[in-house]
Amino acid sequence: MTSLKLALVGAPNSGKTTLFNGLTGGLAKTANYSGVTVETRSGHFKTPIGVDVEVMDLPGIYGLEAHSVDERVAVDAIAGNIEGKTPPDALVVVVDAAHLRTHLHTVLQMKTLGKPIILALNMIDLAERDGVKLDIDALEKEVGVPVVTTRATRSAGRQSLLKVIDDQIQNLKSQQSQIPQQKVDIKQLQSEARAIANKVVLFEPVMNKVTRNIDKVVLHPVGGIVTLFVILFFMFQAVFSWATPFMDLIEVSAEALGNGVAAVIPDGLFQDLIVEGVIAGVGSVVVFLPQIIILFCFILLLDASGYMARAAFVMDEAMMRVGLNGRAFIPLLSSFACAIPGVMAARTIENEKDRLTTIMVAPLMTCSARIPVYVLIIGAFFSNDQVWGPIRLQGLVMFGLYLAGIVSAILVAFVLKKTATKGPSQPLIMELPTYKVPQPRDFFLGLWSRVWAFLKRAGTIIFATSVILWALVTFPLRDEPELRTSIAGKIGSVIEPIFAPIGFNLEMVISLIPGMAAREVAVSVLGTVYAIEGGEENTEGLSAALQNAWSLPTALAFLAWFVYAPQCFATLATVRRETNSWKWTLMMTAYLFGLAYAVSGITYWVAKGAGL
Ligand SMILES: Nc1nc2c(ncn2[C@@H]2O[C@H](COP(=O)(O)OP(=O)(O)OP(=O)(O)O)[C@@H](O)[C@H]2O)c(=O)[nH]1
Ligand SMILES: [Mg+2]
Repeated sequence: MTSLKLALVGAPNSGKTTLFNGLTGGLAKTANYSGVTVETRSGHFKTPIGVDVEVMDLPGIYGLEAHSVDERVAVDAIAGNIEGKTPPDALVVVVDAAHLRTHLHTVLQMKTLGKPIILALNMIDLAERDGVKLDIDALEKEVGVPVVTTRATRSAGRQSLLKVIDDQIQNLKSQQSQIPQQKVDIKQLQSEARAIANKVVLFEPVMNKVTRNIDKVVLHPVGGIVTLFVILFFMFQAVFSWATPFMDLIEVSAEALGNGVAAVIPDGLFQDLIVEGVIAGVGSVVVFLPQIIILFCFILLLDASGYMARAAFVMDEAMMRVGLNGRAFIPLLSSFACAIPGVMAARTIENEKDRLTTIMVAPLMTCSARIPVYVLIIGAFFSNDQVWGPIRLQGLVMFGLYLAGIVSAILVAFVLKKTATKGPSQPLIMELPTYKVPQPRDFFLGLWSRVWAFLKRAGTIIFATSVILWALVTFPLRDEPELRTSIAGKIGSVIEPIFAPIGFNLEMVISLIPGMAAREVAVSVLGTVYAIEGGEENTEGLSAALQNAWSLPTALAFLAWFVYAPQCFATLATVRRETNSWKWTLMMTAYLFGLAYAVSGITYWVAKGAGL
């Protein structure tokens, strides 16, 4: 059996990852903007005649000169400079068919590497829709490589590529057919590319009319910012308004489950463990699944449609003003899901100092692990009254918390750029993708992978900490289930004095420690602690327990803490790896803790002073 090693190369946003996922059944992230893939990824597939192909998905590159970290990854992978990995036998150069003219020089540059090449003109469906006409035969002849048209999002649209691999297998494998490696003269390549493009691009429309009309509004310096805010605002309103019925359903089910279990398992420690530890703990987090789903539906749709790239474009000007690189928008946007991919996505920023600035502020973006905490506290302490027209208070508070994170990030970035990461910034140079109708498969796979990640955390980290915490609160066994006399209470008492000045009570302090494993654990800890404290009478659930035990200033201080505190080890570890520096990691941890403490304290005392 023959085997072949291929690499997918080409400009950002040309559809490499989509092709990769389609061929291998993979689940890598795709989105309608540049710089999504920042690492290499391998997978396997078989061609119709049975060639076993190993294929690598690479970050997008325009040429062989690597400027940023992700580009270096791609160039090294092609050249075989990555240790323990053999270089690919051949390259599949993926080009957006509608933009062949712009990207032809990338193809010519790849050719200079001396490896066999297949040129895949992808998104042929969109090119045809827009009336682009290409002379494929002439292109094959001029460039001297086999050319196929593909539609990466459809199985039928990928067959042409499989067929050409089978047809060309001898050439792709054979070392002899390789063109001798040449020295690259970019200028000459560009004029060569222009000449070829003039021959093969028979017709290209100016710019899609729909795109142009939408962009008139969406890219307008003022209209664009307004559009962005309206979209975000609507998103947070929806998170609260649409989720309630589903939350109620999950809450009722969790309660029924608890009662059912209590009826089956005899009274005693084991029943307590299951009902108060596992069901109250894990259940209190899983309840927030509807919010997570709604939020990600929005983000995925905005990503896939091409709007997010516009948002980056609109924000560029504003970000430059505070010294953030325009390219920071996408990493910061990813951080709204989780800071870890966000910190990694900062690899697309060429300027090292700008990359560091972005990494330093990424944790201030509200990650999805904070959602359960925010929703719990907001739900318990704010009514869902209509403030103005259809706008409701809870969504407004949530919007405010997200905004607090963003504004803080801007301020911190501003200070950093004036001090630790001083230096000039570069403006964003980004190709705006055409608007696309989101692909249902991509959408549902993306949604599923987020939902699965959330549930997996609930089933592992949150489950484990709930059980451990239940034990720490329950033992040593005593008649009066008073928190202070338990092991957890004693540990909490040690650090309680540190948090007392900012209004935190013992229960809150206890929830912060395991919260370092994952932020939503704080919610499960509160669920467990109050379930145990409430004992038999505890029937109204966690939010009622909080309303009884906390004052409004306390609740606000807790929210403020979660906006800032560097609360998960995994993020800190990622920052250490990406910056390769303990100094930066420690600096980040210190400034985030400092801010968290200060802002919580100020919030608490101001709220108290205002008589809330
Ligand atoms: N209509 C259509 N859309 C496509 C096709 N191929 C890819 N797309 C869409 O184009 C967008 C970009 O695709 P990706 O696979 O993320 O592009 P990429 O080349 O991996 O981009 P980077 O990782 O940033 O280099 C996604 O929204 C895809 O759904 C295609 O053949 N037809
Ligand atoms: Mg990709």
